[in-house]
Amino acid sequence: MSSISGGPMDVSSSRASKGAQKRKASDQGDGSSRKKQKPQANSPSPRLPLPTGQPPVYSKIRAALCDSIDFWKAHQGGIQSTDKVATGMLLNGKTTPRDIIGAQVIITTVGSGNQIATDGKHIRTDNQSTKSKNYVILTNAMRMNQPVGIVVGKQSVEKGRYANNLLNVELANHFNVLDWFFITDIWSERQPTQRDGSSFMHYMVRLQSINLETVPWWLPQGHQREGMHAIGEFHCNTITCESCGTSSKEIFKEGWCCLEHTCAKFFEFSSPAVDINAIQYNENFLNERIQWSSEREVDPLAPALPVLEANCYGSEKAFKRGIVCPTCKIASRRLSWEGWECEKKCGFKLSMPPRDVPMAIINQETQDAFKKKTKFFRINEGIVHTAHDVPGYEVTSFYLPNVPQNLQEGQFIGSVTVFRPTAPTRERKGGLDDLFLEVQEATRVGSVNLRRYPAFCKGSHMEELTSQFSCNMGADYKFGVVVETSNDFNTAPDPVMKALSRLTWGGATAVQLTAGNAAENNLSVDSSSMPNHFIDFNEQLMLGYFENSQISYHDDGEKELGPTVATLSLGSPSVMNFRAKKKADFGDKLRADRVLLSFVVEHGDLVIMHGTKIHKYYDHAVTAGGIRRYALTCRYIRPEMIPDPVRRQKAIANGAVPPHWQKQAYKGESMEELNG
Ligand SMILES: O=C(O)CCC(=O)C(=O)O
Repeated sequence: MSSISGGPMDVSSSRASKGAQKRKASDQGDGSSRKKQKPQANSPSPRLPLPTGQPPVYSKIRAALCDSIDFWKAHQGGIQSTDKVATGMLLNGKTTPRDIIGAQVIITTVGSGNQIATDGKHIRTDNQSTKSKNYVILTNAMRMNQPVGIVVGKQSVEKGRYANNLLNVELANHFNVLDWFFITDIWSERQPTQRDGSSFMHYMVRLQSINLETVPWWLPQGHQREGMHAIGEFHCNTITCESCGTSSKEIFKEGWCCLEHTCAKFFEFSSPAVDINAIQYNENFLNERIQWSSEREVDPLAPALPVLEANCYGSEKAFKRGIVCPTCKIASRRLSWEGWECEKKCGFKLSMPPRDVPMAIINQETQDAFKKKTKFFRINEGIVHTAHDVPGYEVTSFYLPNVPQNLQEGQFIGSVTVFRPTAPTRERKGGLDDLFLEVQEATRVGSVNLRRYPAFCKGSHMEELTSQFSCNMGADYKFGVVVETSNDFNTAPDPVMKALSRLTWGGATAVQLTAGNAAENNLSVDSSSMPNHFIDFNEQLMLGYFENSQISYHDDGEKELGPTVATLSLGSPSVMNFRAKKKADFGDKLRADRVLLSFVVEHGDLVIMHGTKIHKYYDHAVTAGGIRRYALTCRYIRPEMIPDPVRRQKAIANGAVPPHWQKQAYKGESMEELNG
């Protein structure tokens, strides 16, 4: 599926953001900057009547609708297409003077090709091209008799012509599915004169309902059959142009004109008095009904509820999508690891906790990941790397260079150390394979409450969710996404504490090894960024990834964070990338926005980032490569940086490691062997 922007009647494609946001909803992952958008009030207009029925699917939130239906998944833009054939269209925002949404017919512009004028308004500055994407995918849909699902968006703006006003009914929700339509005509028109007196050719499209029998839900109450016609009741004439020889339908009340835009007589009416700013479509064109001729059945507008077949684990990508609540028809995203819940809170629940994925599947995925990636590491020449000798692990550290303007503070500002366990380290009793099974169980039974949270614009119709599910434990960690802290370390389940213990060992070992190696090899490091002592962690964020999930580029640069951030990866392999931020200004050497360090993260790997300035000048991202992955990341939240004394005290209490866990601390594989 692909989506394109600038669709017909679509002004809602600018995306919203949180200024302070670090992590973004990464399903879309386009990296575009997003402006904060105020939630729009859904103030009901007392002038509009209620509709006869209810939409078959609706949502307050655009992303929820895109996530829950198949024919329209355009988080941005207006038209959805598959293989260059339109499958769905959003009618939203401003309309042109001849746009119509009737009981069975929609007329709108093909859209796209407008420019943004100096006053921010969308204007046309040239004739529309047949190469325009919208024209191509809509023409293909017409040729192939493709059903096109229509969604109408509600604008709360009172003035002007908006798509929802064409419906002439009160819409209770922001995004509303109308029905299946098909395209009967695409033609060129001269657009009504613009503010500067110019007028250009653009394409218009007419769609007709496939189902002509049922009363459309969007008709105003009391007008049950207005605009509903049968096949053969009306007929629109076609006339051949004497000048160019092409045939055009007689579509205007003001008489026939040639609709072939290359013709010398294009859009010339027999009477010179016709004002193209005031012309209207005629009755025959509006009321003619055509039989939809296609062999195939139309799909239901609301897809069937998912079923967890015996050969599935429940974290394949099909299980991450939204559902349509069978009771109230609201699009409901998968917010919880455990399953779905009606977003209108009608009480409908579909519980489907993912099943445990056996190690054999993870091992196969890891082998496949290496087949695809010929090189294990991709490293820019500016990065120094070194191997360390640690029993039970292969360990590599990468030193990230300082920015040119700060070199006097040290040549390197941070290190990324990867601990890769050997097979015996992973497979021994109580090793990493067992820990993976324990984490799966804890998330399956809900002792770790993984959920997806709004990544930006919470509560607005532009709200997007994080791609992954998360749960915070220990001290509160506030980043762009507000993840509720579910457990302090006293009540956190065992696998969380076991991971904390391993990450503490990994963090301390990485700091010691990188400091020692830098001293031995005379690498000059910025000690204000990467001190040579380790501070114990007091927080753990668990992320759960389904298939096709990722965390897009972000940093861990919150001011209250300590210098070390350590992640334990369990399950499917993934790829971790680092890139320099624009402000790092490395010139050509470490080109901004280009990946400069990339490596596969395998099941059981520990990745330790050490150095606060890593997050000032670099971003990192992780893309999961299989059906189930967990990333357990520990940080130190500096309580002295929390201004509110109550929150500060809570962070200290929640992040304290209970004494019985301190005793069980992991001390590396040689100690494990010693302890039996
Ligand atoms: O999934 C991962 O390994 C990355 C986690 C991460 O980048 C983070 O929590 O900041």
